[in-house]
Amino acid sequence: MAVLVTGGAGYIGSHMVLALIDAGHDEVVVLDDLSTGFDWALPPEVTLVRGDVADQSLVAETIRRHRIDALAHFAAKIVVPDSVSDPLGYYLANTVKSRALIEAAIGAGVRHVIFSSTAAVYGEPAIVPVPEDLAPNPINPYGRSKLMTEWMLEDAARAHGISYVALRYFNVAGADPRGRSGQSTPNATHLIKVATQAALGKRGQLEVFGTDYPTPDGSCLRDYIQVSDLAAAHLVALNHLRGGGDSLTLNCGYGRGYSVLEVIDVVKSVSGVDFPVKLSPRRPGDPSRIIAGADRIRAELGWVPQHDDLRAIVTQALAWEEALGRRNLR
Ligand SMILES: NC(=O)c1ccc[n+]([C@@H]2O[C@H](COP(=O)([O-])OP(=O)(O)OC[C@H]3O[C@@H](n4cnc5c(N)ncnc54)[C@H](O)[C@@H]3O)[C@@H](O)[C@H]2O)c1
Ligand SMILES: O=c1ccn([C@@H]2O[C@H](COP(=O)(O)OP(=O)(O)O[C@H]3O[C@H](CO)[C@@H](O)[C@H](O)[C@H]3O)[C@@H](O)[C@H]2O)c(=O)[nH]1
Repeated sequence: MAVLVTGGAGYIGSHMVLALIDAGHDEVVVLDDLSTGFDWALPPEVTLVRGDVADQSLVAETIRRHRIDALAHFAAKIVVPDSVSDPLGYYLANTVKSRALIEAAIGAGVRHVIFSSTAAVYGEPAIVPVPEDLAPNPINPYGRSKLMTEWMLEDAARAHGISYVALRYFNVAGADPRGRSGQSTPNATHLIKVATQAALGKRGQLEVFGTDYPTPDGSCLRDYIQVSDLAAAHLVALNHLRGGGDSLTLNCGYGRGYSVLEVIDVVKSVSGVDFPVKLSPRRPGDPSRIIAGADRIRAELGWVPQHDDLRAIVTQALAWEEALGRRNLR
C-alpha cells in the first residue's frame, strides 16, 4: 500500500512524511509544487512528484503507477490575512484545486482521504472549547475555502463509496523533536515562528495584532498543537480508515488556549532574550479566541498527544530556527 501526500514538502506535510517513514509504511509519494515547500525537507526514500494538485492527469498517473490507496491532502494556501486581501486566490488554491484533486483521485482508485481542515471553519465560536458539532461559521475566506472542501469531500465520499477523515487543526507549532524538519517558510506569519525569529535577531521586533479583544489580557487566544502530535493523529486516522472505519470530522488541539502575550512571555523566557514588542491594531480576519474541544479525537481514534507543553514547543521552534540560520535560510 502507498500513500500520496500532497504538500508533503511543506511544514506539516513533511512531518506526516516522517511519521509515515518512521512507522514503516511501504511507500510514500509526495505531490508538491514547491511553492512554499522544500525538496530538502523530504527524506531520500520518498518519491517527489513536482506538480500541481489540480493537474488531473498527473494525479491519476501518479496514483496508478504507485498503487496508492490513501491520499493525505495538505497542499493549500494558509495565511488568514492574505485570504482577506486575495479571496479568489484562496478559493482557487483551496477549493477549486481540491475539487480537481478529489475527482482525479477517486477516478484513479483512491479509497481513503485525510484532509487538512482548520479551526478557521468555526469563525468566532459562541462556545469554547468548540465541539465539532457546532455549526461552522467561518469569518474569513481561508476558513470558507476549507469548509467548502470539507463539504465536497463529504458529498463525494457518500456518492462514490470512499471514506475520509477531515482534521480541523488548531494552531500548529514546534518542530520534529529529532530536528529533521520544522517551519521553514520564508516570511512566515505564524506567531511562534515570528517570535523565535525576533528572539534570534532575524526580525527587529514582534508586533502584537490587537490588545482590545474581549479576552483576559486583550490579546487573542489560540490552542497550539505540536506538529509531530498532529502528524501522529494522521497516522491513527489512516489506520482507522484502512481498518474500515467510518468517515469522521475531528478537531486537532489540546483543549487549552494561550494568549498572544502569554506566548511571547514563554518565547522570551525560553530564549532568554527580551526582544522588542510593539502593540499594534487588530489584523483582518482574526477571531478573538479559538480553542479545541479535544475529546472526540481521543475517543474515536485513541490519539494520545505526547508533546502537550508550550515550553517544549517553543524550545523546538527555536532550535529549528537556529538550524535554519546555519543552513543560511531565512
Ligand atoms: N500551519 C497551521 O497552523 C495550520 C492550521 C490549520 C490548518 N492548516 C492546514 O495544513 C496544511 C499544511 O499547512 P502548512 O502549515 O504545512 O503549510 P505549508 O505552506 O508549509 O505547506 C503547504 C505545501 O503545499 C504545497 N502546495 C501549495 N499549493 C500547491 C499546489 N497547488 N499543488 C501542489 N503543492 C502545493 C507547498 O509547496 C507546500 O509544500 C494546509 O492545508 C493548511 O491549510 C495549517
Ligand atoms: O506577528 C504576529 C503573528 C501573529 N499574531 C497573532 O497571533 C495569533 C495567531 O496568529 P497566527 O500564528 O498567524 O495563526 P492564525 O491566524 O490563528 O492561523 C493559524 O491557525 C489557524 C487555526 O486556528 C489555521 O487555520 C491557519 O492556517 C494558521 O495559519 C493571532 O491572534 C495573530 O493576530 C501576532 O500578534 N503577531
